[in-house]
Amino acid sequence: MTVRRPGLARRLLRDPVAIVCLAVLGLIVVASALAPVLSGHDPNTSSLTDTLAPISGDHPLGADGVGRDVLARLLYGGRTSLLGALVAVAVAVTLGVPTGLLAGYYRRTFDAVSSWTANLLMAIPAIVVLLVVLAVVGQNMYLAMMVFGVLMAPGVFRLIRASVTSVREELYVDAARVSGLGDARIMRRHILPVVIAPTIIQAAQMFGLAIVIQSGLEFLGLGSATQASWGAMLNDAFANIYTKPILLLWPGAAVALTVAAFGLLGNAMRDALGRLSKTPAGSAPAPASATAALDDDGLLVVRDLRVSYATEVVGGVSLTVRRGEVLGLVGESGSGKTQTAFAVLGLLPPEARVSGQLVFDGQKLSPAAVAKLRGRRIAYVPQEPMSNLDPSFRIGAQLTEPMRRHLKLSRSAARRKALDLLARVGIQDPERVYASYPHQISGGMAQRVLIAGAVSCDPDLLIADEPTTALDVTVQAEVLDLMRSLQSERQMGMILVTHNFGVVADICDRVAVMQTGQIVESAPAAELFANPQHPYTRMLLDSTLENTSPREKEPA
Ligand SMILES: Nc1ncnc2c1ncn2[C@@H]1O[C@H](COP(=O)(O)OP(=O)(O)OP(=O)(O)O)[C@@H](O)[C@H]1O
Repeated sequence: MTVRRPGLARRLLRDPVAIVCLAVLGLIVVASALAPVLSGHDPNTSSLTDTLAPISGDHPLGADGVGRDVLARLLYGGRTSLLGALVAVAVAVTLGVPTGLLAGYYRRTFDAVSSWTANLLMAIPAIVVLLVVLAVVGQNMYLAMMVFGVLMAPGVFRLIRASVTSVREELYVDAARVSGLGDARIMRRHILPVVIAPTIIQAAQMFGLAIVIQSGLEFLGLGSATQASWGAMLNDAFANIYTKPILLLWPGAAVALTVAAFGLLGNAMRDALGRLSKTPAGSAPAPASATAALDDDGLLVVRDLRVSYATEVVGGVSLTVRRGEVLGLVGESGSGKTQTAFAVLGLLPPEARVSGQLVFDGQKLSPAAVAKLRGRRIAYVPQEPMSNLDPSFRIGAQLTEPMRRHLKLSRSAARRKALDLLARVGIQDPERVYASYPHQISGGMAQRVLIAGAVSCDPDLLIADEPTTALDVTVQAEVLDLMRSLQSERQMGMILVTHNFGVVADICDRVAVMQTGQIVESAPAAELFANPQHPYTRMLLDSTLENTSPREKEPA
């Protein structure tokens, strides 16, 4: 899970290195901007009588080999260097960020094509391309910097793609999808904030690099003859290195200071902003699936669901959930419960091959249609409450957004409903929790918040994936009671994925037992406990009863 720390700007300003870098860069920017005010000389006007003039009142830093004022050239040269670097970085970010976002988020063909293009661009030697561009288009340094921006874009692309690829696996992104948020909104709310920090850090590093490259090209005489630049100053100073070596000092110091300041500032930002710490995402949410005798009157009917990757992991599951009924889906780890539930939620990864039929409330559903029902009519309660809340947003914002979107509630109506729901799920101080960030509440409270969120848009079907396993035992029973009471008061259908027969006995009406991708037995809960038919069910029951045994062993 990606955690954004509070007070990042303040953290940066507490770092002495960052303060010095910001001061140096601020000074360079201001001095360059105020060049006409700070120097009365034109940076390009040469005066033969002033050739290599020493430091004087008229020329505070002396004059160069053709009698131009060194201070004026230094100040105006700062403009050229900073603007050129800005052009390069702007192009790199404009190309790299959106393509990285799209490739990391959607993958597939766009990812393949853009990654291939990025690799190709990275293999091209930048300096050779720039020399060719300058030779062809003449001495247009800004155009050269645009091209350099294109060549730096793959670096940004790869960074952003990697960040997005990791964050899109986070459970809170799945949760956002489950709550029915569209891709654009998920990207804006959950993905973009995570890539901003690495982008800023990379931009600082790229600024320094662009200034070095630009100065190098100008030093080679490829810059504009009519534009003062630090590189051109170095070129002139080099020609006069034996007669007036101090001329090298000013542009050399300007380039070195600027590049060092950008580099060190990037590092300081990485320390202050970065460390977007990764916490274990926890195990993948296990979805629910149930088999039952096919019942076309069901709220949800799944027929012959198959999910395969390299091998088939769900092999022909059929199940029905009726309105107001809780179907327990049990089975060992890896039996395919999660894959079945994710298929119903439309949340399987793109590489999954899915077949079968889903009928929800009498309507056959395509995957796109399922996506439209998520959040509104089909809700999801995950296993890991904390990982399913975005750490960057307050609880209130995360609760109200789906309501405003799906129920078209006003901000204040959504707030009122959220507070009512928080009270309904047993939260003592709804106002405080509403205004809290996820890290400020306990796991039990977070699960109550997610349950409140799941029922907030009055769904018909609730899919809960091991909703209590991540919780303290003392709150497990309370959370189960809460789910059961919400389910019966709203007459929702519910699929409860669990490995715990105690939970099944407590709240499930019917049970479907899953083994290696198939439902091997399905029956009303009492019947299954009283008379399990399949050896696998008997084995699961025996092992559960041996370990926990809160009730009497059922006859095998
Ligand atoms: N993206 C994937 N690519 C290939 N195989 C996968 C993928 N996701 C899941 N599987 C496989 O599908 C099988 C079923 O997994 P699933 O997560 O549905 O099991 P589960 O019964 O929910 O178990 P658990 O309770 O541990 O989550 C497992 O063998 C798993 O390795």
